[in-house]
Amino acid sequence: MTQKINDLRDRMIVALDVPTIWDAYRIVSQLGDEASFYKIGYALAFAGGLQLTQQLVAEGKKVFLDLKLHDIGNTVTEGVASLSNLGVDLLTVHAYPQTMRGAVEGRGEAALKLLAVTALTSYDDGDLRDAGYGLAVRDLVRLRAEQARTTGIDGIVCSAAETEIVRDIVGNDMLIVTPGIRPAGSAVGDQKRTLTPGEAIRAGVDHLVIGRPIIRAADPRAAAASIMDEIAAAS
Ligand SMILES: O=c1ccn([C@@H]2O[C@H](COP(=O)(O)O)[C@@H](O)[C@H]2O)c(=O)[nH]1
Repeated sequence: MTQKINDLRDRMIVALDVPTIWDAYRIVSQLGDEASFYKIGYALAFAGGLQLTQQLVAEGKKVFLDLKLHDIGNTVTEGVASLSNLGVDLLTVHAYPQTMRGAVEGRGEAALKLLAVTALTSYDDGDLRDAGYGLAVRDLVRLRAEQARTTGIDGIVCSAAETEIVRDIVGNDMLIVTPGIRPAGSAVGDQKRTLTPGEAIRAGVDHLVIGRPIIRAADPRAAAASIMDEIAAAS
């Protein structure tokens, strides 16, 4: 683990991948104090989720805005500058050098932490080949972590399976944030590079991003509590 995370609950970030803010409110209220950190991605951000961020922040929750920004540097700078007043804790951009530099410039002195997405956890080597890359996943993650380290980016998004590679490059001053987390026995879905919550914590991940295993569970609160138990036992 890197920077001290005071509240163990903050290690688990629940992905609110639901179509409406009413669905999101229902999950947040079901989870109650079992979850303290929420991620808002495409589904919700484009359906009123940016307003929801302010509500969550006002209620003392932490918010990760997973917009994975990627554009010419100037546009990224302006986009990040607009978002940096929302009071959210984390924001993603793709780990391209121009994009990362633009994001750091746009963030300026704001408290917002910027995360660079290296290689999506639903990708394997074949998917990268199909997308025109000549690198294996691990080599692309390594290259992008090296590039992120020198840009002023605060953390890396990768699979927990790459924690050792990334930690060797970025040291203890940058966050490692990992989607693709699956409790033993839960459906993998479209994720290809997965680890269990316990494995991820033992590997040295800072924050685990977990969506469907919680939000699609018959009892989301019980699912989150069980994952938190696994995180606590491995910490
Ligand atoms: O490489 C990445 C980057 C982001 N994500 C996001 O994390 C969650 C994972 O949800 P699950 O339901 O637990 O699979 C989702 O919002 C993705 O957009 C990722 O999976 N991989």
